[in-house]
Amino acid sequence: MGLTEEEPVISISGLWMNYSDRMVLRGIDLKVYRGQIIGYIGPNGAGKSTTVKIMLGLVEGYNGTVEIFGQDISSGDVAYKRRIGYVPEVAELYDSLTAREYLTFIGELYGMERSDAAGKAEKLAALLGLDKAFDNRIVSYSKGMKQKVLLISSMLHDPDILFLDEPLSGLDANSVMVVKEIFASLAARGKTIFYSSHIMDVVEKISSRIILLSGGDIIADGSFTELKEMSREGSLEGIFNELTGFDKYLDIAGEFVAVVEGESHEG
Ligand SMILES: Nc1ncnc2c1ncn2[C@@H]1O[C@H](COP(=O)(O)OP(=O)(O)OP(=O)(O)O)[C@@H](O)[C@H]1O
Repeated sequence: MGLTEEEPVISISGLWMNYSDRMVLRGIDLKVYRGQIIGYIGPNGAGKSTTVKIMLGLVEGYNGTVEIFGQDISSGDVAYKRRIGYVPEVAELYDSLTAREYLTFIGELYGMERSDAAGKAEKLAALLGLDKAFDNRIVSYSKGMKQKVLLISSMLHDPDILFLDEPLSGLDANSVMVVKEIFASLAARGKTIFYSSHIMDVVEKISSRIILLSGGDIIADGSFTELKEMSREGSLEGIFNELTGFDKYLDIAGEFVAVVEGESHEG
């Protein structure tokens, strides 16, 4: 195995993907290295989740090459999955299980000893403030508490790459600070974080590299400072709007409000 520092942990070349007649990805090329925190952004429907699902081996039928840890994922060898963690945006957690039961189960799926998984899960849960609820059924949890369970489940087995979809959207400001620091610390230890988010000020602050997907291709790739140099805009939100060619927000908002008011007058 023995990857050197320079070898990418993720290497994508010429990635094309279509769903029936709709072409979603149009020849993506991307190399991601150890220690990078990638903010993967783009308009709704741009193909971000599709790219991540391809890397997870959940979507087939693509053209091009996807290598994780130097291994082509289409080879049939799924051993690489033991070294990755995944947090989907919306997950069906087993509501009837307690967090202890669920996390122990996930740890065992990753090949951990039952007692190791349970012990580690309990410590991580306590650090994220879930200690009192740890033996309650997940059905009683708030959105943020469920998101914390998912975050723990993705990291229990100490993966080398973490894929996350909107990982911070349900968390309160204190928890966001903790999780941002966890990501930075993991990256400093050589782990790779690859996450999608629409919350631009979070992406701006925590990503070491921002990748903007639009029209099926990568249209910007660099640090926030580098992206600022490509644009007249000072914020990532402004850069995003400019690079994706979106300048209609005032018109759309104006028309929307006019329709709302018109309908309320009629009603
Ligand atoms: N299983 C599927 N079958 C058919 N079309 C799909 C499927 N999954 C995704 N698509 C389509 O592919 C396009 C890209 O979807 P994808 O979920 O990858 O976008 P996204 O960038 O993650 O969007 P969002 O920001 O809204 O989460 C969309 O037009 C979507 O409707």
